[in-house]
Amino acid sequence: MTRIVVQGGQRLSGSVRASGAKNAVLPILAAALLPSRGASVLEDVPNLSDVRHMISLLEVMGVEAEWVDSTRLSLSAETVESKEAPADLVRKMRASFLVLGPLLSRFGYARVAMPGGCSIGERPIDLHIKGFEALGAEVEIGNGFIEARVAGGRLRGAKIYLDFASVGATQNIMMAAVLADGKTVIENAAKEPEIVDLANYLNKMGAEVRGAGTDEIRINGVRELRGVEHTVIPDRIEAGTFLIGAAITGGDVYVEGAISNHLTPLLFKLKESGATVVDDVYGVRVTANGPLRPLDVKTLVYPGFPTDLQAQMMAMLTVTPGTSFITETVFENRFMHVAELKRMGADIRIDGRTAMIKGVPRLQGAKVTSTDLRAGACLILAGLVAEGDTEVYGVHHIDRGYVDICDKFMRLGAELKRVEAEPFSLIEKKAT
Ligand SMILES: CC(=O)N[C@H]1[C@@H](OP(=O)(O)OP(=O)(O)OC[C@H]2O[C@@H](n3ccc(=O)[nH]c3=O)[C@H](O)[C@@H]2O)O[C@H](CO)[C@@H](O)[C@@H]1O
Ligand SMILES: C=C(OP(=O)(O)O)C(=O)O
Repeated sequence: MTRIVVQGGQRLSGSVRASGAKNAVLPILAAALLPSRGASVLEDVPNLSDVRHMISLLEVMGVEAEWVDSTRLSLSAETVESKEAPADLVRKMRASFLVLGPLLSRFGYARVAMPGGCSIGERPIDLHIKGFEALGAEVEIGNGFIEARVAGGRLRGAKIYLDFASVGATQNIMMAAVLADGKTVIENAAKEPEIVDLANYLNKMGAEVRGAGTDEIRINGVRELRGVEHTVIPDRIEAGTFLIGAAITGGDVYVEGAISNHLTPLLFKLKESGATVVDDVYGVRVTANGPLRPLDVKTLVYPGFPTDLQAQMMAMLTVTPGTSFITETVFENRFMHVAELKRMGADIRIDGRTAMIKGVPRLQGAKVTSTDLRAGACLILAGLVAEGDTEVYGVHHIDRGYVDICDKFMRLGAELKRVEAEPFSLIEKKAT
């Protein structure tokens, strides 16, 4: 099986560049389904498995997608005819459900496979549906699909209140509303930087979206959109992973491209733990030496501490002297990495949504499995400070969200390598 082998006892030092953000580019790719004149060119597109899956889904639906170079992608939606997103592609990744808003806006009808839950939680879609219904769609769920149709073909602007500031629901509703008839207001909207990036992209295309980044987003429906150039924001979660890497290894890491404003809660927590944080307009640097101090961390919607950095932060706290606490409030099942960290000697006890972490002097290398993307990053970080080698399995999860993760860590002085699974034919041959 493919694995990443991490040699323990490493100190990270040097500079690494943040790639474009997975969680920003996926909704922007979905927005490429909106009808527009001319092609869009996206810059800083991370070549991740999730991005490749999303591109395949768009292509099946008729989008012409072409890599201009390793990080620039051209997309033309003039030829989109399909109103249906097939199950095999939608089930590969949660974000593919974001095609529903643009399709509904474009055709007044869409049929998209239900995305289902995943290892971090149930991940319901009721808020997306409520939003579409408020915009005038009739929604039916059956046979594993969600089918939405609009009488008269064009959505109507409406006032929508989200019971929870859901990132996905805010994005899906925004994309549905940009071509609706009249004004839409989304109250209690999500405020994540990825929402602002989507709004910026839509506005360049000719949409009128105001207030993104606040909890009230106002959208004035327009009649047409055009293809544009857009650079995706840097990945705050990838950047945060390397910065935590600096702190956990007593290292010195500069993440080029990291935007400190997007990382405020993490940077405050790193400072609170005793690390030094310096930022400039080009990036963020974290240095640490000596033992860190324990922390109390609670994941929240932006600008709270991101759930997508919870596992990585836990890796750090397993070797931080004293007792730390992490409370996960966003996803009900996002502690799957705890069992794996325990295999490495971590002392963690879970009580409901809170983990109590007693720092141990050192972890021991072990064979561990990532159960989701950020759990994988957490286990690599833990491996860096363990005694001996750590083998991290479940690498396909990590490939969803980290570009060249081994190369980037190696550039910072880590010793780790990716070992590819032997092809099945070779295993069979050896056995005979
Ligand atoms: C708030 C938050 O941190 N959201 C993260 C979440 O976005 P994602 O869009 O996947 O998740 P949401 O923000 O929608 O979900 C947040 C919470 O709302 C609930 N919910 C959501 C939709 C719905 O219709 N009904 C409902 O009850 C979810 O169960 C969850 O408890 O994962 C993305 C990928 O990791 C991250 O980029 C986002 O930052
Ligand atoms: C959970 C994540 O992504 P997704 O919503 O695509 O599962 C993540 O980015 O950490």
